[in-house]
Amino acid sequence: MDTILQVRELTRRFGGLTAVNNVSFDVREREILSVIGPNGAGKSTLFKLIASFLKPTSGEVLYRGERISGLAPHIAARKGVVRTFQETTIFRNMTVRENVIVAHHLRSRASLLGFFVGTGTAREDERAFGASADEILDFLNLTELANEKARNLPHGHLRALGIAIGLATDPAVLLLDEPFAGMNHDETHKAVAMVRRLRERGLTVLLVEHDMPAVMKISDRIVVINFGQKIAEGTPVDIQNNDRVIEAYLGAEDEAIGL
Ligand SMILES: Nc1ncnc2c1ncn2[C@@H]1O[C@H](COP(=O)(O)OP(=O)(O)OP(=O)(O)O)[C@@H](O)[C@H]1O
Repeated sequence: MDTILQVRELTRRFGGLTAVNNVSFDVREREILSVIGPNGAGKSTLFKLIASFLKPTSGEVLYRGERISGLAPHIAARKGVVRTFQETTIFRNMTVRENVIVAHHLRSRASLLGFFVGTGTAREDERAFGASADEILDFLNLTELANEKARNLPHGHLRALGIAIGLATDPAVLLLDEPFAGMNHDETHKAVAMVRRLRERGLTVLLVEHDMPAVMKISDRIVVINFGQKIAEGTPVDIQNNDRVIEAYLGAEDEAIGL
């Protein structure tokens, strides 16, 4: 399998604190790779660096061999590396379908203003985006909710809408920040199946996640971060048997490694 992302000696400092410290790993095309680690280990910071939401203090991220670190996040997204939007970027007074249509404008010719005032190009785009939005909603089993206002959605469906919005930008690599957080067993089960289908769709998926059983079930490989440093990398079985990982998780009662 080809390498799609290369994380090279990434470091990010906040004042005196080194949140991510010289982290390197490769991500292969169509891989599901999870980043785990105790609270405050630097996972979110690492994700923000990969998706260009933060600039590294040093090091770089290459996407298909091209440096993307330091680019504006929407430029990295246009190239194909997309971090799922936080719930706060969902327009709560719009319907599910409208939210997904608006998200298409990230890669569109017409401006978002055109969408609202209804210019010719925008109308043409809107038709194409509507068809694409319907396909995405169907893919995520959200069709029934297409005309529901986002503000009425329960937590699990809001997360799925976040993923739909991410898919609307046609990514090659999708970064999911805690996709199973706050989900019950049944919702997690469905979300795990959905992430697998993302891969079947041709995507490469990176996750930051605390739900260890779900991580162990879904990941091809896992990267473990502790105090900003990579302490292990490997298959779920490798990781569960890794002494450094077990040690890092000792005492973190809420985050059993799933042994
Ligand atoms: N913008 C910032 N300014 C200053 N310090 C920050 C900033 N962002 C993160 N940090 C610090 O960097 C460290 C790593 O934080 P980060 O959120 O990346 O960890 P995490 O592994 O994602 O944690 P959690 O699992 O609790 O979400 C923490 O000590 C945090 O306080």
